[in-house]
Amino acid sequence: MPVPPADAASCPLGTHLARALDDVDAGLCVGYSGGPDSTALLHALAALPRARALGLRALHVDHGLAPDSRQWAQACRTLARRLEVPLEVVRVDVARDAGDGLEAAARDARYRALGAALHEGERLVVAHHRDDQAETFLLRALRASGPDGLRGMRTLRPLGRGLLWRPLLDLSRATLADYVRAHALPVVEDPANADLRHDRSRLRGEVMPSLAARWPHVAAAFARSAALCAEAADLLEREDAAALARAQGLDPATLHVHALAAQPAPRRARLLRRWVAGLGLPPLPAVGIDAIERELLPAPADALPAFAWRDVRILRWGGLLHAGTARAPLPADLDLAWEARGRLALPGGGWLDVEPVAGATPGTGEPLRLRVHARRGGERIRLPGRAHSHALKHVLQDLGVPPWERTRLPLVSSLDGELLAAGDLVVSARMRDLLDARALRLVWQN
Ligand SMILES: Nc1ncnc2c1ncn2[C@@H]1O[C@H](COP(=O)(O)OP(=O)(O)OP(=O)(O)O)[C@@H](O)[C@H]1O
Repeated sequence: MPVPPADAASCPLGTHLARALDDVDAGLCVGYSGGPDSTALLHALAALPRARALGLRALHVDHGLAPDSRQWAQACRTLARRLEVPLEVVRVDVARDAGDGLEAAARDARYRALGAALHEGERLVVAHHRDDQAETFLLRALRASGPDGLRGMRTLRPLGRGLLWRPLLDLSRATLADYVRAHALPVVEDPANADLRHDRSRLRGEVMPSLAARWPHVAAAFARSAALCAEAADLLEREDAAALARAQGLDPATLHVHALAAQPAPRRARLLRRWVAGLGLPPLPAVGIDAIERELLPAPADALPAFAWRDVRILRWGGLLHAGTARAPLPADLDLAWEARGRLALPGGGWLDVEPVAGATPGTGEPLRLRVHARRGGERIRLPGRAHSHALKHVLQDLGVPPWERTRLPLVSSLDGELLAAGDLVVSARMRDLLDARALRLVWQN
């Protein structure tokens, strides 16, 4: 059997793939485990001239977990060579101490490796089918998922520089098994698939066959339910995105309390989770949603309630929720000498610096001799154009600087003890003159 015979293209799997390829304009890279499903997929694609024209290659990930994993990789090489499809074998390290989570650790390592190996715009084609989708649906139902989880696996999603594509979600495992038999394809079976200690194997080996004995259409029904959940989840997502855009403040890390409160509670929970995820913060736990509902939303305007998890937190301040990394205040005894030449690192991250003013003639002048310290309370500052000094506290309040930012604000003073600046938010008349003479401006990164 050199390349697949032409009749491979005219069987149910071949015609299904040929139709699916009509909308594709990208190189194809098959995730080839050596098992029956991805072997059928690879073989059927290799028989399609359109797939060859788009560019067809395969990747096999060797997890190194089974004693004979190298032989599996070798078996994959052999078939790929016969099909004249270039194959790359990628070896990954899976943390063996993952225990019960070994399956998940292997899957994470596999997708990381597959994603990293994808070319720009290329599609990683995997052989997940309708029975896999039905199992995923049931597994997620057993974990009490809502529509977002019950939607199951997506046909297409971003992966690395390309896309992960599952074109076989409408075909049954039996269709693929028929194909393997009809073409007498060599396959390797991972014994872990038969290990009933794994949830998925237990579903596949016991639960689904038992359900199918009474309801033969069980896999098709669960897969259909997953598709219906996907439709509902898509509608919800679109509405969430619109509601979130309306509720968000000018700074994406803020959310208007009144806009959030106007939504029904289940939608509020969705918006909060989406907001936090969009900021790249760790997932907001259910207790966080509860705390926001019970303590943050009803809080009086002068309170500063917060919910913290991992190293991040959400605070209510005035009419807004603020999300971000929790930062320790500057140490009360902070006192650093600074000549305003080069960046001064601040404890807990952030820095203070000076920058040349764009377009201005570079200034000269003695280095500045300054002190950088934390707020102690009671400081006053004389602002440009004002005859009298003002309490810094009032100036910061007028500027709307949030309390947690005030505790991180580095104050800059002269050696004779005059307050010259608070971060780059407030600059005194004397400091303005000193900086102007040198064509510099102050920059603070919190
Ligand atoms: N080691 C691997 N290397 C490359 N691709 C893989 C690997 N394991 C799985 N895949 C891809 O992901 C799909 C789904 O993985 P899953 O573990 O559910 O399948 P499997 O039991 O290995 O099935 P099969 O090998 O029969 O396709 C596979 O069909 C295959 O396309």
